[in-house]
Amino acid sequence: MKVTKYSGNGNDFVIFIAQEKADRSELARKLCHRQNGVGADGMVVVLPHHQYDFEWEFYNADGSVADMCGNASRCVAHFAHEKGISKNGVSEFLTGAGVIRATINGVYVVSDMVAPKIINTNIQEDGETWWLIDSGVPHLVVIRENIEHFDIEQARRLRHNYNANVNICKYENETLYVRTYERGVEDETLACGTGMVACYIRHHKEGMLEGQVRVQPKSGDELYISYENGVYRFGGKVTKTFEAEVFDI
Ligand SMILES: N[C@H](CCC[C@H](N)C(=O)O)C(=O)O
Repeated sequence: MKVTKYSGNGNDFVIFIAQEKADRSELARKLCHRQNGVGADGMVVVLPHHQYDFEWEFYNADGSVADMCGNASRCVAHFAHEKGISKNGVSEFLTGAGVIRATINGVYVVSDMVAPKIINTNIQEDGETWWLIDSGVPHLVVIRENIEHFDIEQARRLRHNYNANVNICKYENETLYVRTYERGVEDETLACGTGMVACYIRHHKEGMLEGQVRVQPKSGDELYISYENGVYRFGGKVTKTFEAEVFDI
C-alpha cells in the first residue's frame, strides 16, 4: 500500500486513501510504530464522501480513534489538495468532531476549528486550577509561570483520570508557549494543534490575549491562532516528508 508521511510542526502522521470505512486500529499501531513501521503520532485515512471533499478516519499511534487532530487536519488538507481530491485552495472534510474547512496557501495551511466546549473551569489538582476544554478532543489546561519542566508522571495520571490530553502553557512576550502530553501517543509530542487551541481559548476567556497570536509548541516551530467572527483558526506550515510503498508490516 502507498502511504504519505507528513509533519505538522513535529506532530507527524501517516496518510493514505481508502474506499471503505473499517476498523484500522491494528494497522495504525503497526504503521505508527517508530521501529517496525513508518513511525508517526497518528494515522489518517482519506475516504470518499458524497457531500464533502472527503471524510477521514483518525487514529492515534496506539490505535485509539480520536474525533479530531488539529495538526493532522492541516496536513491532510494539503495532501488532499495535492492529490486533486479537493480544489481551489480549500479542503472541506468530515471528521468525528464535525466538518473542518482548511485553506491551503503553499505549505501554509489554516484550519477553521470546530466550536469548542468549555467543560469545567475549576478542576483542582496538586494545588493548581485546571480547565477542561474540548477543542475537538478533550484537553486539560493549566497556566504556569515556568514550563521548562513537564512532569510526565503527573500528566499521565491526569490523562487517565480525565481521559484527556494534558497541556501546560504560558503567554510571554506575545507568544503562547504550549507543551502537551497526548492521549493515544502516551507521551509529550512536539506539537498538538487542538492542545494549542485549548490553551489559546483559556487565555482568551481569561482576558489574557486576543486576536491573532503566535504559538510555539515543544518543536519550537511558529504557528498562529486567531479568533475571528466566532471561529478559532489554527495555521502553520506543513511538511510532506516522503511517500512510500509499504510491503510487509
Ligand atoms: N491525541 C489526541 C488526538 C490528536 C490531537 C493532536 N495531535 C492535535 O494536533 O490536535 C486525542 O486522542 O485526543
